[in-house]
Amino acid sequence: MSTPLLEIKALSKRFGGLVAVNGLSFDVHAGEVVGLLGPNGSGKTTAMNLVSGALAPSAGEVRFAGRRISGLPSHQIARLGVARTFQLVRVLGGMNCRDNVAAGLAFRPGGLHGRAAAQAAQQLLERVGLGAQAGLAASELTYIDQKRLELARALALAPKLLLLDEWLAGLNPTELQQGIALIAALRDEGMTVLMVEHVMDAVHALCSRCVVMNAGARIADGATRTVLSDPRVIEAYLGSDDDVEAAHA
Ligand SMILES: Nc1ncnc2c1ncn2[C@@H]1O[C@H](COP(=O)(O)OP(=O)(O)OP(=O)(O)O)[C@@H](O)[C@H]1O
Repeated sequence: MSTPLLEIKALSKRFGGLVAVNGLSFDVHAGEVVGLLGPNGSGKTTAMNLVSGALAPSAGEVRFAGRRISGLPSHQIARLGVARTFQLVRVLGGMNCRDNVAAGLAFRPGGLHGRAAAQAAQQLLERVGLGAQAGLAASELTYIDQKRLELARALALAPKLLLLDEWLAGLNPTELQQGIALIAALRDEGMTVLMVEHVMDAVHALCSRCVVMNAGARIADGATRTVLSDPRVIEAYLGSDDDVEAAHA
């Protein structure tokens, strides 16, 4: 098999006495959409931060396209082709949507500026369903539209790997279906995605494979249906207060 696009090898992160990620290993191949699951506090966001470079590991390494990226600053990792969205949406509230996306386009390899950036920004906004709102300030957008904008900003980097941290959380049922369709379209175009997600309908619809964490460690890695019926996974979810129904979905 070809070299995985993303390799996570024996990755650990300590915060003082707390081991948030504990010897985590898994791979993501190009074109896969992989779910990173686990109960609250199991280390998923910390793992995403270790991949995107927001945090440096205490031990282990992350490799991207065959190259070690752990320890590099996040902007350099982004330029290599790793883009992300955040659990709490981060957009430039005072700027309009077009400029928000254009700011991302300036940072892609061979950055776009001026008219080319404005045109590309408009296309990306249309892609995520925000074409008509291009001139609106980001702060005036609804919650789902801010999420769409954040996705457009991530796509502006022309990533090879997209990291989505609970991108589908907090949406109503109609918005959720729209959000799933949008990610499915990216997948069908060949985008590689690693997504932290608690919404099990989305995990079933989008992820061919899931990695499940508990207390910082990997407890399962395999086909989504198999993993979600694994007794260790169900027990991990039942052991926390949340997601009991989700684990059974
Ligand atoms: N910067 C930090 N400093 C200290 N402890 C942290 C820090 N970030 C995370 N932690 C701790 O690390 C553990 C894992 O947190 P993390 O946010 O990665 O879990 P998670 O699986 O993403 O949870 P959730 O599903 O609730 O977002 C938790 O105990 C958390 O309190």
